Amino acid sequence: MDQTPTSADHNSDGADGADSMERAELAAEQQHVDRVYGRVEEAARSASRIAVDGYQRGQAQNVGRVREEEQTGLYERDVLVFAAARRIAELDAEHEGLVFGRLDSDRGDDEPQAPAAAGLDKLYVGRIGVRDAEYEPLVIDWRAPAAEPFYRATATDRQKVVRRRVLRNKGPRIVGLEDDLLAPERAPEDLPVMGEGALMASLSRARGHTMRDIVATIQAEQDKAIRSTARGVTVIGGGPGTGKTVVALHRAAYLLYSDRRRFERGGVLVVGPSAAFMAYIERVLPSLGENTVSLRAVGELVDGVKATAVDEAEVAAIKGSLRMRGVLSRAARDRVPTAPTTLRVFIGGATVELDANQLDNVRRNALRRTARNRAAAEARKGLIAALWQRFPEDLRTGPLGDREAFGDRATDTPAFRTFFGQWWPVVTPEAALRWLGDPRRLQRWARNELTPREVDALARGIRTTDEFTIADVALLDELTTLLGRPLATENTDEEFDWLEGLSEGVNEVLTSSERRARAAAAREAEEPEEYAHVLVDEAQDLSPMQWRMVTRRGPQASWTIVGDPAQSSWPDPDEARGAMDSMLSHLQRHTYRLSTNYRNSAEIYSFAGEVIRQSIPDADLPNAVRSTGVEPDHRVFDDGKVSQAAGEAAAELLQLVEGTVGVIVPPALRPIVEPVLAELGDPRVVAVSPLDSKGLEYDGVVVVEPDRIVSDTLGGVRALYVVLTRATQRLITINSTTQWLPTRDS
Ligand SMILES: Nc1ncnc2c1ncn2[C@@H]1O[C@H](COP(=O)(O)OP(=O)(O)OP(=O)(O)O)[C@@H](O)[C@H]1O
Repeated sequence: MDQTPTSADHNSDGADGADSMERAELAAEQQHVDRVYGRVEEAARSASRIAVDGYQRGQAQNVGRVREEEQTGLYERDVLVFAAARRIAELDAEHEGLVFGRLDSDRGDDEPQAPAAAGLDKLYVGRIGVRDAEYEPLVIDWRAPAAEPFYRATATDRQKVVRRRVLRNKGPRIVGLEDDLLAPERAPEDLPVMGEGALMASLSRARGHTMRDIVATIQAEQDKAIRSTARGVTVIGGGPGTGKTVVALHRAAYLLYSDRRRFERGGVLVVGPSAAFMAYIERVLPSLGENTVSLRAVGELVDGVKATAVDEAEVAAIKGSLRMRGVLSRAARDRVPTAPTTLRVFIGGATVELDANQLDNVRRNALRRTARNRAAAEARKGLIAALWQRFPEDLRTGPLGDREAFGDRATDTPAFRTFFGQWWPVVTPEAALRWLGDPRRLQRWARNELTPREVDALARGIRTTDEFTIADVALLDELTTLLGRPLATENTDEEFDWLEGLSEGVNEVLTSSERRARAAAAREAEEPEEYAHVLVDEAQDLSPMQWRMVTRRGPQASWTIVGDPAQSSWPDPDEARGAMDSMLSHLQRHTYRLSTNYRNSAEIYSFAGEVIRQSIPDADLPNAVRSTGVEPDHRVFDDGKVSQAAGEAAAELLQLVEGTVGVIVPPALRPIVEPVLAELGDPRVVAVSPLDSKGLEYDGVVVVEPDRIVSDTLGGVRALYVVLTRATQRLITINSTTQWLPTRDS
């Protein structure tokens, strides 16, 4: 909400008068909120009766506001107190209160001013809609069209609103009121106006380990992005701290409200950069009453894999590049490295043999139209045809007189069966990815696409660890498509367990009972693989290969894409952007830009802005509105004393801020810095890598060796910009020199 005049000048009673007025106002609001809770509890007690009420409500003819909402097709959502009861049960015990806002409106500027506060129309706004026994709204859902003025009204376009009130609450208790008087000249004499402004109060609150919703203080430009159409691609841009993440999450809740049938059934997927980030945001949607959204880190998009490891910068760049498409496609079609190179069958008194070249021809033919794991039948047929060709004419008599009979006999021989199992095994994506660890083979598949140096780096990267990295997941997904999911074979009634290779490593051979158990587990855990809406946060970080993986999750989906190119950890943000454009070019695009930084103090952000401007002069810098008067503190540590300096800085910040302290450390230094922080024995302090700090925030931040963050990460100075914009209150940097600091124009 825009900041507008508040009570200070409107009600000029003495302090005692103000106190008693505040008490009276709080009591009156509490009374209304109690009614809402009473109604919800009553509903919870008699769910079945309420369900019937809901049904009757569907038959009733009502007038006024209720009717208007019915016409929008939304009434189902807020008419059923029953639904409210269910949702409140879902809300966390520490939820922030069902009712958080109130609008007092008149009939517009052309109508006479209301003589008294009681003459204004009042409307309560909350997390869910609740109606009284007469079906009059006690509170409307924040997502309903009627709630829009609560977010959009400003002093210059007040949309009939005279006073907007935010109720600050702890659970069902109202603990404070914050008013914006949007039309002082239209306010009746007896209209009380309280508080200092809800937004600033909310921004100054200490930050915990998880994100909170902003439903009570959504700003007009954010509201527009949240309510953007559910069709096509909504692109939300803006610099650090502009609320892109919270807006995206509120948008998910909005979409579920506006078209519940479509989105609940089709599924909504939220993709974020890391598991740490997902843990940070995971409370927001439940606090808005929504539990049906799938949240996945980009390393967890393939079922059965939870990758958190990161590659070295050079390897990550290769794995993410579109050039990997060709490499993987050739690998997926090549011969299995351990496959035998001759087939010899003794049949009808003759030995019939196929050599490596002949086998390669059969393989290529079988793969012409079908993915490998679905082409076993074609491959078998091809082998029989090739063997038949080589079967002497004079032996083609009796039971071996035609090709079909010959084929039956040949495929029944132990030699053929053993051969086929080894020559055409089901290839898991995991196994195929491991093949890339052999530089000779990789060189062949990479042809002219990777340089010899890149081939070496990639092969080494794959060989050196058994663990999958986040970048590997997109390659596994590509291979899943290239290899195809295996069909259940004629001989077994179980499905091949696709997850086996992924979760367990190299073993490609499974016992039947293992398969059965695993297939059942996979089915049980099954989520819809394709979604009706996909929401990508920190989209600037997705590599082209990751874009391919993400877009496979929503071939028919609408999209919300949130990001800031200046914070990209991809070496070439334009390439990543191009990949996104090409994957989603068929969809209509709606673009929004958020312009205010709500996270950082003006002092911290002004410094971070200077750093990024030196490298990216045209970076989109938002406006940071909250000043603390405290400049960032840049320290130089003595040789070899980096962990000590980090520990001291963290200890100081723990004294100075109420909430969390993040110590952002290049991965190489983590083993020496973490024990020092552990000694502080305070759960408010955490060590985090630059990449994992994406999207997160802390009241105090210590940045350890900024120059190393620039040199060791793919994003370089953009990664440093991310790190410098994580603090809400205090920022300390520690480095061995001051050379990394931006040079100021004198
Ligand atoms: N309207 C608002 N009212 C209160 N707090 C807000 C509002 N908008 C954003 N914030 C707060 O500002 C902080 C930054 O929001 P968020 O993390 O969504 O920004 P972002 O644009 O995703 O940042 P980044 O790109 O740096 O990761 C959060 O603490 C969020 O709750």
